Amino acid sequence: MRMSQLFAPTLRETPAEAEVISHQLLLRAGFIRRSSAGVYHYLPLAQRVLQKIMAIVREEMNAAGGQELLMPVIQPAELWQESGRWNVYGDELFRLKDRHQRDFCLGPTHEEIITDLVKNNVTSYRDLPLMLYQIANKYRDERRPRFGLMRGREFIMKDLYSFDRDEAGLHESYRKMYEAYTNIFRRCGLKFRPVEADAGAIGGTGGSHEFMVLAESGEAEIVYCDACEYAANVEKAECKPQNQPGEPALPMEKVSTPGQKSIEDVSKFLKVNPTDTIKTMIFRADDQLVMVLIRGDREINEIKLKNKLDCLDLRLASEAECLEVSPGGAGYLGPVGIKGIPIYADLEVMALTRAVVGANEPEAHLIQVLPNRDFSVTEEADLRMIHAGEPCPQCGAPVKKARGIEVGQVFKLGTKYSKSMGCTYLDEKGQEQLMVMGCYGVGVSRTMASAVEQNYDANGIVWPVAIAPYQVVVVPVSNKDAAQMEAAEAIYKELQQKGVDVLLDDRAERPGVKFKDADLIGFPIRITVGNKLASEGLVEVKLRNNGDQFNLSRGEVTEKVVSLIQQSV
Ligand SMILES: O=C(C[C@@H]1CCCCN1)Cn1cnc2cc(Cl)c(F)cc2c1=O
Ligand SMILES: [Mg+2]
Ligand SMILES: [Mg+2]
Repeated sequence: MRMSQLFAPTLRETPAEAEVISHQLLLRAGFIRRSSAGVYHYLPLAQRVLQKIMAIVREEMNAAGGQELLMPVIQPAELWQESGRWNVYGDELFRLKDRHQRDFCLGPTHEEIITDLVKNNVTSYRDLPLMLYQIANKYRDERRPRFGLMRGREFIMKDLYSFDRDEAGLHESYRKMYEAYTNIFRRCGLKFRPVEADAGAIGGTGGSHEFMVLAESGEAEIVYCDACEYAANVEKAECKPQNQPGEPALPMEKVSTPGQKSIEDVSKFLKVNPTDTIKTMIFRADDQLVMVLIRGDREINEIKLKNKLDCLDLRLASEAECLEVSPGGAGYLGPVGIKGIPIYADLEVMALTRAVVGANEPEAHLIQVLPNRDFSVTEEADLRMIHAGEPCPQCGAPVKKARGIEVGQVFKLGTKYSKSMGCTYLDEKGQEQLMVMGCYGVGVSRTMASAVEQNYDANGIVWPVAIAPYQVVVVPVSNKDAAQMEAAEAIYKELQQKGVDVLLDDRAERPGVKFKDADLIGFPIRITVGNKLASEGLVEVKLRNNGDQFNLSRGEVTEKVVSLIQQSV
């Protein structure tokens, strides 16, 4: 390909709307352009990267026994009604009506569609296990699409679905996919980590891992241990109670705490440690108000709470709803004397011996409160966020935190969909059995963006060789110099013949512009044909990732570049 022909509109300036580096650089380097909020054009350079990522994904899915198909984007509402999810998802589900006023959605995922297909076309145990996958667009109407390709409303996903005879079969499919995912992200040249994940609304027999590309801009927070293999999304990370030693009980007393509402204010005002206070919150879980207690120095983990309450919609109660439960309103909530709504306490709360809680009346708190003496709860559960430095749930060493971009997720679904949609097979004895499913997603367009988040510098993108849009760019310094242009053309053709992805920058631009664009777009290898050619018969080869430079004689260039590529792919 010749740069003078390439449609890659680069930008000098960083567009204001781009907040993360991958969004900025993919725009500036001419890889993507916004069509509407969260919806992008993938320009030729991006399309080349995507095709390389998809090729790696395809190889690994096929090697694991997957068969590629292509499913509809337009999905009939009936299937989502059959699975019971049509009313579970709200505005995030793109819904539309056809000309006959029939309801459809644009597929955000394909559990319903694939289960319907398999249920109608697979009947015997001989046909299992079955692994079917596609690589196609998904549609989710995010409230706030942002960060470019990282959180779009239309994005490319590889989704594979496994159908097995039983749990043992599912475990085997899951293991194969887990291994295939580690191959995919390693081959894409990414630093990543599989972490235990929350299975969320998708439910199933539980068991889910997310594959996180480690990056400060990642929306996900993970916790991991260097002493053992433990790693988890903080949503899921189990917390062991870290209790302070108790003190002899004292009688409960009410004290006036005018204007003191937050844990911090109350702790200072009463001169107590936040670890001796109880943070009391009221949530609305679907249409039920619940009271939740955690120690004052902790944060509530709403994913754990949502799973404990097994609700679909969870949000903090409004001030008005708090007043329904407690005359003190949100600022003076406490568990003492509360009747009529369930109270859930984190595992650390009931071990306190002289706790401070809101008095359920304005401007007052209760001190020296003894759980079980002064109040009781419906249930105790692990409801808090894990803290960096606290003991690893697996081995006790202090855990660390990092941020990550979720580029893949694997789930054990069990019979959640086969049951609700009646997807069965006949076993050896002719008995009807439910198929046992798993589902496995890779965010293909998000993987491209993550590669940039993890590989850039002040001059632009630094593509891993395996997924670079072109592996090599050949830059003749002066278009007016016939010898340089001739040598550049010849090297370009030789590399093409060797199967190298090579671009020739034949533009009548100043050398500085060519070098800046080469660094911005991020080609792994740059071959410069300049004055050294005539004076010393030499050509310069420069590596984008570490700046290494070689001066090679004209004759040895091709060989050297091919071997450089082979070493790093
Ligand atoms: O998609 C999954 C699970 C796996 C991920 C890997 C590939 C197969 N599906 C979870 N999920 C996420 N967001 C969704 C958004 C909408 Cl609007 C929806 F209707 C459904 C879903 C939904 O089910
Ligand atoms: Mg997830
Ligand atoms: Mg996910």
